[in-house]
Amino acid sequence: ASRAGQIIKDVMHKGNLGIVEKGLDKNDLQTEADRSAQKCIIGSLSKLFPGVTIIGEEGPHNDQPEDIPSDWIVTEQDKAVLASDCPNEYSKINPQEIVVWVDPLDGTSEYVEGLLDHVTVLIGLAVKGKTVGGVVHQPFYNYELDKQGVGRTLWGLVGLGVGGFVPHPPPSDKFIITTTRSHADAVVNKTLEALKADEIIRVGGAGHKVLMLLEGKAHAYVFASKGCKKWDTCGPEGVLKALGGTLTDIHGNEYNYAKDVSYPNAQGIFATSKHVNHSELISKIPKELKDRFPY
Ligand SMILES: Nc1ncnc2c1ncn2[C@@H]1O[C@H](COP(=O)(O)O)[C@@H](O)[C@H]1OP(=O)(O)O
Ligand SMILES: [Mg+2]
Ligand SMILES: [Mg+2]
Ligand SMILES: [Mg+2]
Repeated sequence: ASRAGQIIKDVMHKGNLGIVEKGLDKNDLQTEADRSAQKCIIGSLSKLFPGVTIIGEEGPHNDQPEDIPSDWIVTEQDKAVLASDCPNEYSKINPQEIVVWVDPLDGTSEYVEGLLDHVTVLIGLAVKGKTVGGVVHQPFYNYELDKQGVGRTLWGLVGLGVGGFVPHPPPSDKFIITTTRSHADAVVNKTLEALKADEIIRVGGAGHKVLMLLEGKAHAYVFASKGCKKWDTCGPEGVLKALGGTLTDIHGNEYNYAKDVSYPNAQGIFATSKHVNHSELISKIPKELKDRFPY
């Protein structure tokens, strides 16, 4: 994830983002950074873990090894994480039961607009359809103060814990929701109104919004829309879950991350930190709004 973050920075510094619109939606962009970062992550992981299914946002991985620059292929592993004991529940897993979901650049709209700290690289780990871990790398963390910064990498594994950041509870004297800044519509906004937050923070990226929960800047991340896909949520959910938080659809059901599922999170996103009663908060969404999902 951090090598991909460096690639994302290199593309930004070169200045030609190579933007293309994916399909008909003007809100759904892809850049040279999305494409190259995916080659780096999937090229590296498929070499290290050939039996594991890896699914990336930017399409199937058809590259031959010689098509990927050799310095994009990472073989080194994080010594500090590997020094931890693997929880028992993972000791007998077959590679066939594992799916890795890769969003090489989450927050593409914000990357293009220069809101650089909204950008993250997301790698999620699912076993038998359930998210168990994740990595969220923020390449431009603190970039306005620290121009030479290397970003930061947050990780979590359910049963082991989290690393790369200091968890923080949200304030106890007000209720804050974070949501989309670039993909809102009438249903998204009506759902937010029903939850009666004291403050709504509109920022880009699914990874970035889960960071806000991890660091106590918001109590809940709510997006009553179908725009997010499995690679947007698996990685962030892994870190959140390892810290006792919850990410579900707007009915309160967990998504399935098995390799044959459909990609869209068609029933929306509802995520809370462990300090929030998830089901009590969901019960505040009026039935007529919930009944619109999936749409
Ligand atoms: N309508 C949509 N079309 C394409 N991607 C979407 C849409 N809505 C959300 N996403 C993805 O979910 C992320 C979080 O959404 P938002 O910032 O609106 O809350 C976006 O950065 C984008 O991921 P990506 O940037 O990786 O394509
Ligand atoms: Mg995208
Ligand atoms: Mg994304
Ligand atoms: Mg993306």
